[in-house]
Amino acid sequence: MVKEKQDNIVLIGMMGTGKTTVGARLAEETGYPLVDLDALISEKAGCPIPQLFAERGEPYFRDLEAAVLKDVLAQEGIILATGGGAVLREENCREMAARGWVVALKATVEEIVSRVGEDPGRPLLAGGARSRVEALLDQRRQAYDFAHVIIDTSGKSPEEVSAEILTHYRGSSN
Ligand SMILES: Nc1ncnc2c1ncn2[C@@H]1O[C@H](COP(=O)(O)OP(=O)(O)O)[C@@H](O)[C@H]1O
Ligand SMILES: O=C(O)C1=C[C@@H](OP(=O)(O)O)[C@@H](O)[C@H](O)C1
Ligand SMILES: [Mg+2]
Repeated sequence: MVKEKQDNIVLIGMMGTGKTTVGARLAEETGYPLVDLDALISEKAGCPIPQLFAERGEPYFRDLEAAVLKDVLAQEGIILATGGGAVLREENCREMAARGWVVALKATVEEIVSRVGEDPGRPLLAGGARSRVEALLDQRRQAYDFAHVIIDTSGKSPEEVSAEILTHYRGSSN
């Protein structure tokens, strides 16, 4: 354990900033279990995220996302990798900030497109990854700013990002 207090570490940020990957690394480093919100949603829904979007629509996904998030945040001592749109509801942000130490991951448009632009697992990027990433970043311009710490991941490996987060975490007071 990195700290005596059983804080949750909550990762937020746009698609492709590395929340799932860095979350797994942080879990290894801290011994806290990794909870990936999308994986849990997919498990609960019984189908992959793209199928959920296609068959039930985004509003249904967002309702499920909010419910699973609330459930998961009742725990203590987890690494929570959220999905990029989990910050779109204010209530979700309030819960995350109240129940965890929130880290926002950032990356340039170029890096995001090169990391996830071709990935069919991200339905919101279908039909033109670069323009979709730009549009979403524009819509979400300040959505990630409530984090306790903001980390630019561009040009850094997941290991470097994880180490940087832990340096902040060990020095944080909450
Ligand atoms: N710091 C990084 N540098 C380069 N590639 C990365 C980095 N972090 C993640 N990736 C890669 O980018 C892709 C998306 O990462 P992922 O963790 O799924 O992002 P998110 O959960 O934020 O959408 C994966 O292929 C992953 O290996
Ligand atoms: O940004 C978004 O709205 C989304 C991000 C995805 O998660 P990642 O950020 O882990 O890719 C996933 O929750 C879904 O496709 C919607
Ligand atoms: Mg993810």
